[in-house]
Parts: sequence; structure tokens; C-alpha cells
Amino acid sequence: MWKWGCRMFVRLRSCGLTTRTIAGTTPVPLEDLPDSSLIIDRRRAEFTDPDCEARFIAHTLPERNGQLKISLLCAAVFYVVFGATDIATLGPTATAFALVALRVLVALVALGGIYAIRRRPDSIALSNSASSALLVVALAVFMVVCWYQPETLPWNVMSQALILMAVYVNFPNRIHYTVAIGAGSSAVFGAMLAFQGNLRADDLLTLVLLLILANTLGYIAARRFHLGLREQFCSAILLQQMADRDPLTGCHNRRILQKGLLDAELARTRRYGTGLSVILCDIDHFKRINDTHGHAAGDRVLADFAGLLRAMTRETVDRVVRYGGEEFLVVLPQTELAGALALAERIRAAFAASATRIGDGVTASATASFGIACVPAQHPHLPASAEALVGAADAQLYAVKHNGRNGVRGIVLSGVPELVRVAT
Ligand SMILES: Nc1nc2c(ncn2[C@@H]2O[C@H](COP(=O)(O)OP(=O)(O)OP(=O)(O)O)[C@@H](O)[C@H]2O)c(=O)[nH]1
Repeated sequence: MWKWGCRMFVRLRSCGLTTRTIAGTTPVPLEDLPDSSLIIDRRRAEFTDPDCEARFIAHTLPERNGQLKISLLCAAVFYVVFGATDIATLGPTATAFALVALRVLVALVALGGIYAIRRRPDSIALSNSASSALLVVALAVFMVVCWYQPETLPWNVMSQALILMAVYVNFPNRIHYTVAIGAGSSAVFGAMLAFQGNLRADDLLTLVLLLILANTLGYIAARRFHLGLREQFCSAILLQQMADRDPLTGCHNRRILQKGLLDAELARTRRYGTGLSVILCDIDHFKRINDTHGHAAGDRVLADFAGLLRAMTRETVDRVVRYGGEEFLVVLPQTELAGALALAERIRAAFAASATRIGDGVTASATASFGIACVPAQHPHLPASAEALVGAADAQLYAVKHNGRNGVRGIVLSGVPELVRVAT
């Protein structure tokens, strides 16, 4: 039992951030969570941001459910097998068979939990409920079994301690639920020892201290396990951000496009008939800034421009991608051309009016040009590809550059260019 517990603990520790598929479900991909969400409340061993916690659980759910099903199966088997000890202690009496029947009830609850998880593998609430339900029923039955066998009560402290290890380590649950179940059942067991155990005071004290020790060690192991998984999750998010983000501007790099961002947005637009716009923008005469003020100054201007793009777009909906050296692609889901033009114009005006501090009392100013392509809600079947969409925005950007720069120009992909606005 102990070996099995240790093995389960090691397996549970390794769960969480892998891409393994268990029982036909795939983990939810890591979301691009902001750093501010990744704060762990070390007392509760959960993320302070409930949204981040929910995403963490959703991400680890397939692995977690896999482990839970193994634990439920083990509980079902061991509860029934240990029925032999009831018959051995009480003989083939009605009480012994009633206790075995109760053990079978625990096995049925465990099997019911496995069935429910298989039916609803994506439900976090169900996973926690299956864990809690099994533990509450199993511990209640264990108390009844102990009640009818008072002479073996001191020995059953060992069983209770082993069950506590499983409660804390093998059955994934929120840590305060685990503590409530573990400590609550130990309190009931302790009371039973006091009233029914017929023990000397020093033996009673030893057994009660053993229960307290098992709960304390279990809590420490569970807390370490919960914190370790969350810390791994944070590292994975940070690694992903390092891989997907441009370090100078903090914008997405082109990997997000290679991963199919635009294809996914186009598919969504087609399916739901919502509009989609992209803005391709480029700082004007950027080479001159580098040549006049140096590369470091150019970097600051770039970072300021990117900061403006990110600040003026919707944080969780729009995406700002560093497309080339001083060129950015802004992806605007559910946005028609009029909205994209208005946004680009606001950004253009704000950037033209701003100045970047590049040294003591020295500033640099620049303008930018914007080309927009829009898939309208009414014609969601155009264009055929993400490349065609970006190509159309690029053509508009080229036209703005050709016409003197510092302007905004857009096209609806129904073939007719419209709403051209160029400021010089
Ligand atoms: N400082 C800095 N410069 C960069 C970076 N990436 C690209 N560049 C420079 O950006 C400049 C782009 O120059 P061009 O392609 O000629 O474009 P431009 O001068 O902006 O002219 P137009 O686009 O036609 O208005 C090049 O000199 C690149 O070296 C970067 O990360 N930092």
C-alpha cells in the first residue's frame, strides 16, 4: 500500500504540463497569461487570480483525471478486498456481511466517479466532486467498520494514517477541501478512540499524536505538490512568452502567425459571419532615425511605437505582431473596415504627435503609414488565405508610402477599394 502510495505520488508530481493525451482528451493549450496573473497564494496553494487558477486546472485536467481514475479504481479494489478482514474478525455474521456490503457501496461510488469522469472529461467541478464524494463515503464507511470492531481500533490507526496519505496525495482536490476531509475524519476517529478504544491515557495520547502527525505530513506533501505544479505552470508560461514574444517591443513575433493565428481568425469569421481586419503599419523613414541618432535611439522609437499599438488596441482580443524590422501587423477580430480605419487614424495621429526621449533633453519624432484589409461580415468567404489578407494590407501600405507616407488606407476584400484616408 505504501509503495503504491509513493508511486502514485511520483506520478502525480510529474503531471500537469505535458502534452500527453489521457483517456481521449487533450490538455488545453497554455494561454498567453499576463505576468500579473501568475501570483500564487502560498497559503491556499492556488493562483490568486481565479481566471488563471481555472486555466491552470483546465490545462492539467486530462492528466489529473487520469490519476484520479487510477486512485478511484485502487480505492474500489482495496475496499472490497479488505472486507476479508471484517469476516476474519467478526466471523460469518450478519454484521460482517453488512460491513462488506458497505464496502461494496464505496466501490460503486468509486466506479460511478470513473464513469462520470469518462463521460465529462472536461468538467473541473465533476473532477473535484468525484474526489470529495469518494473520500467522504469511504471515510464514513471506514468509521462504521471501526465502530463495529473496537478491539482492532488501535491497529486501525495505521489504516487511517495510510488513508490520510491517499486523501492528501492521491486524490487531487482543492487543498482546503482535502484538509477539511482529512482533519474532520481524524477528529471523528480520535473521538472513537477516546470513547470506544478502552485505551490507557498514554496509548491514547500516542495514537492521537500519530493522527496529527499523519495530517501534518500529508498537508505538507499536498501543499508542496500543489505549489510545485503551479510553479512549473508559471515557468512554462514564461518560456512560452520568451519564445513567442519579441524582447524589444513585447509584441508577438511571427511564430504566432506560423502557428496559424490568421487562419484560425479567418475560420472564425467564416463560421460566425463576423468581420475581421488587419492593419499592416510601418514607421516612415526609420533608417534616417538610425542614421541620425544611432541604433539605440531607433530601438527606443520602435519600442514607443509598439507600446502605442498595444495600448490603443483591445488587450485580450486584438493581437499586435512584430512583422518585420519596423513593421507591425495588428489583427482585429470582429472589426469592420470603418472601425479599423478609425483606430489606425487615432494611432497615426497619436504617434505623429508624440516624441521619444533618446537622451538628455534630446527627442526623436517619426510618423507611420498604415494599410488595412478587411473581411466584411457580409462576405466572410473572402479572401481564400491568410497570405492574401496580409498581401492586400501590404498593397494598401505600399500605396500610402507611395503617396507621401503618414497616412491610412484600407480596402474591403470584396474587390472594391474604399475609404481611403491619407494625411500628409
Ligand atoms: N534600431 C533598429 N533598427 C532596425 C531594427 N530592425 C530593422 N531596423 C532598421 O530599420 C530600417 C528600415 O529601413 P527601410 O526598410 O529602408 O525603411 P524606412 O527607412 O523606414 O523607409 P520607409 O519604410 O520607406 O518609410 C533599416 O535601416 C533597418 O536596419 C531594430 O530592431 N532596431
